[in-house]
Amino acid sequence: MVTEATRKSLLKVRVMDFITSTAVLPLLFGCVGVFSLFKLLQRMRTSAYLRNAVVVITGATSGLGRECARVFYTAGAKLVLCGRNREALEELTEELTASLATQVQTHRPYTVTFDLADPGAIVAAAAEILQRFGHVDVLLNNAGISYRGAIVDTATDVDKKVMETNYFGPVALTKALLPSMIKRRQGHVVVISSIQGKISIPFRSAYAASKHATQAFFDCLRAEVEQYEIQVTVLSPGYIHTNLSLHAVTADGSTYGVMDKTTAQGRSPVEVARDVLAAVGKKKKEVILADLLPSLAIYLRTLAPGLFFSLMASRARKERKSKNS
Ligand SMILES: NC(=O)C1=CN([C@@H]2O[C@H](COP(=O)(O)OP(=O)(O)OC[C@H]3O[C@@H](n4cnc5c(N)ncnc54)[C@H](OP(=O)(O)O)[C@@H]3O)[C@@H](O)[C@H]2O)C=CC1
Ligand SMILES: CCCCCCCCCCCCCCCC(=O)OCC(=O)COP(=O)(O)O
Repeated sequence: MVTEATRKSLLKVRVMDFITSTAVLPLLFGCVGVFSLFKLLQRMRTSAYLRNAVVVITGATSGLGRECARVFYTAGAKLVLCGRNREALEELTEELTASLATQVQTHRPYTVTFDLADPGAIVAAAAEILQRFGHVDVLLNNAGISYRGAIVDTATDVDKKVMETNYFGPVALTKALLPSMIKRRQGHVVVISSIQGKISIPFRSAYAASKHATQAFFDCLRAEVEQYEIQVTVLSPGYIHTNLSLHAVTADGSTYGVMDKTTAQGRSPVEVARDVLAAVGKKKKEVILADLLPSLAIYLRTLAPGLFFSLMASRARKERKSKNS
């Protein structure tokens, strides 16, 4: 009598026989080889693209911007670190230059301090960068603030503040650097949007609106500058473990100051920064950096909007109830 165990081991032997006696094994090795070679070539292309490239990063003092500074620095880019806090930028510069064991030649970052809500300061910062480096290869619009509040309670000045930082600021900085990119017929504009640039969730109106506007603007830009060989990459991450919720603004303009559970449980900014680097190196047009559920939610919003709106209304009810209890 043939037992279950014997049947299983017979099957294993037959499978192994098939693999070794046919072309399956060479084919398998071939595929692995081609895939590894492809990955290696991709890494080499990214590395060549970013080595000695002038890369401007906004919001470099914290969270994702800080980690992007690290990975682009290690890739050999000439960094321009931007933020409002001069000390934090200088501290990061010292930290980066003190780090050892890089495979490529690195460059001491240059720092520029300005507020993205100040249009005059943006123009001056762009002029300073161009005077110093002559050109910009990659502009990484990363800086941003979030918001928590009900629309009915929110001062319009708060909506404006979020739009100025997340939308008008990056737009103004991009416009200030664009003519020089067009003249060179070279450049890459990258923007960190959000899943909330694709779907709107309750109590995030100003933030989601600013990210939807960002998505729309940079999609238009991509089409308009293709003729000059300028690249545009829009990245839409899900939750990342940064200080975003701590720094968020509330309905009355005060700082929220809470590390939300969703933020704390978000992806590591180190990993997300690596994904940003890879997307830039591959000159991707758009990347969603999120788990399955938020990614599915984007499809649901398009394919079954009625269902999506019901889910969001129920989410609003639940959130209001938990706040009131
Ligand atoms: N964390 C998350 O869950 C997600 C974040 N994102 C996006 O990632 C980007 C980075 O945010 P994250 O790292 O998470 O958050 P952080 O709060 O940690 O960092 C935000 C950065 O933006 C800068 N910034 C804020 N306001 C201004 C301003 N008015 N002028 C200049 N710089 C400013 C801050 O610099 P300063 O020192 O001047 O305050 C800081 O460096 C944002 O665009 C955010 O929307 C997208 C999806 C998810
Ligand atoms: C076919 C089945 C589809 C099921 C879909 C169910 C709908 C689930 C809703 C999921 C909502 C996800 C929201 C994700 C929000 C997000 O990732 O935001 C990133 C941020 O920018 C975070 O900023 P915040 O200030 O809000 O912390």
